[in-house]
Amino acid sequence: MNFFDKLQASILQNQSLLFVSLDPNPELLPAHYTSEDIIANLHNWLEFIIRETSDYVCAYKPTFGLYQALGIPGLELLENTLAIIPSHIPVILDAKHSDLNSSTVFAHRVFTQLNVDAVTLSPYTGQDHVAPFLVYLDKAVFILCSTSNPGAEALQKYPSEESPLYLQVVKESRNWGTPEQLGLEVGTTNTEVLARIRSTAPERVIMARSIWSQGSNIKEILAAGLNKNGDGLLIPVPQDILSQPQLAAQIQSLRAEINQAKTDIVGNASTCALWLPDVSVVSLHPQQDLILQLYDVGCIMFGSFVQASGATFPYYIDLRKIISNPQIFNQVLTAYAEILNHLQFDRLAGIPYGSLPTATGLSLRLHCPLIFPRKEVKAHGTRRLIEGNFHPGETVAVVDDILITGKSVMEGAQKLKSEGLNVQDIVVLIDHEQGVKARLLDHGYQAHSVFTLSEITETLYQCGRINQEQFLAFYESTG
Ligand SMILES: O=c1ccn([C@@H]2O[C@H](COP(=O)(O)O)[C@@H](O)[C@H]2O)c(=O)[nH]1
Repeated sequence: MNFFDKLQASILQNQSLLFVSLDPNPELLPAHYTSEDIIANLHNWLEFIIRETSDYVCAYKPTFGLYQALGIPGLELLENTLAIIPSHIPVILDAKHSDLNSSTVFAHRVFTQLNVDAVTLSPYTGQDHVAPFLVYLDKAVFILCSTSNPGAEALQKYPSEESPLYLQVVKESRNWGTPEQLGLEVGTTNTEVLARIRSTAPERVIMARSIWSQGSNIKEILAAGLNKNGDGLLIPVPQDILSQPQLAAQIQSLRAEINQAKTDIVGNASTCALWLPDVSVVSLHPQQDLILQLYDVGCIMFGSFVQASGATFPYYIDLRKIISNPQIFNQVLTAYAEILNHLQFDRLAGIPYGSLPTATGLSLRLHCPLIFPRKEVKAHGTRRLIEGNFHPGETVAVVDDILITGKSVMEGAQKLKSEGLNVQDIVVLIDHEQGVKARLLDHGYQAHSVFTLSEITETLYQCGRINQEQFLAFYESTG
């Protein structure tokens, strides 16, 4: 089970978004732990915390630095702490690891020897630092985006309030790993910061820190940090509760308060959507997140665009950009693969140039050889019409990005057929509709698409990405 599934199962089982920091800090040790052996006192206290909370929280977060500060006995204490955490509850080791040179060995140590489920990382050294951790596919990382100490503002809010570094960290780190493997650590006393991060990264798990300031309002925190499904937010148990004797009772009551506020927020949200008079009630596409991400990285644009045919459309789709966003690219490949898995073929063919990276990714993902029909046939060298090896009589599934008139994909398919290959199925990400699939069928091709343009437009409108004018312009253009 990967980290994300383990976390979801734990949230469900304990009906809780709360997590507990395990901090072996001698200064915070409650006074009744009086043995002369500090490590034994800390162990007993941590054991008490875990025993009292394990039915009411969804994760534990041991603070690595505090264990390290106790020397060798501290590292042994960490192993003993990990051993008493019930195995179904995920452990996020709070290491804030930041050294590029030791990232590979550190990932190996924490994931294969300490066997924790996730680790916190500092973002400054970028994707190179994160990649060795993501090699462990069932594990996850949390990227530190912001902290609440006033001294950090000069960096984290640089260069401006509108475009602060902490938001750049969020935007950039979304390209480093999938939502299942990369979450965000957000320390802040300001719910506006939390809300800005949530709207920038709607798909990420956020581990909130430092949110319990004087006068904290649970409803405000949840409204700022929850995702559209009413989860995706991990909430810390306040540190001062952990030294109190009635710990279980306190956590249960905090959990109940959070769950009530959550129900209020999620309930209200769905009621609103139903009552908005100008919103169509078609159900959102199951790949709604992917549509939003494609829009957010600029693959789907609304405006006035002249197409190759000379026609003007109120949108332009540029799927060539996805190769620069590995986690979106990965999701796109999965969406194509789900369709291709139901089809029979010997080889894949990409239509140059737009769909060649996608076809290459699918060839590797599905372990299926790739060919492609050349756009321009070379006047020198091999003068090949088709690149790659094949045998006449084989069946080819064609992969393309978007169908508008179907002209380019049919030209490509015709080249494949002229060399003795069979082409039956064409798989694209987006179908512009307006009869293009029927036209292809008339020519003997069965076209399959992940999305139709109307599904995309509905989703973007319902999620507030495009306005009514853009929405209506799309429908007017489709007659
Ligand atoms: O918004 C658009 C429109 C077109 N393209 C490119 O055109 C072909 C599909 O057009 P046909 O009329 O079906 O031949 C597509 O492969 C793209 O390369 C686009 O990218 N975005």
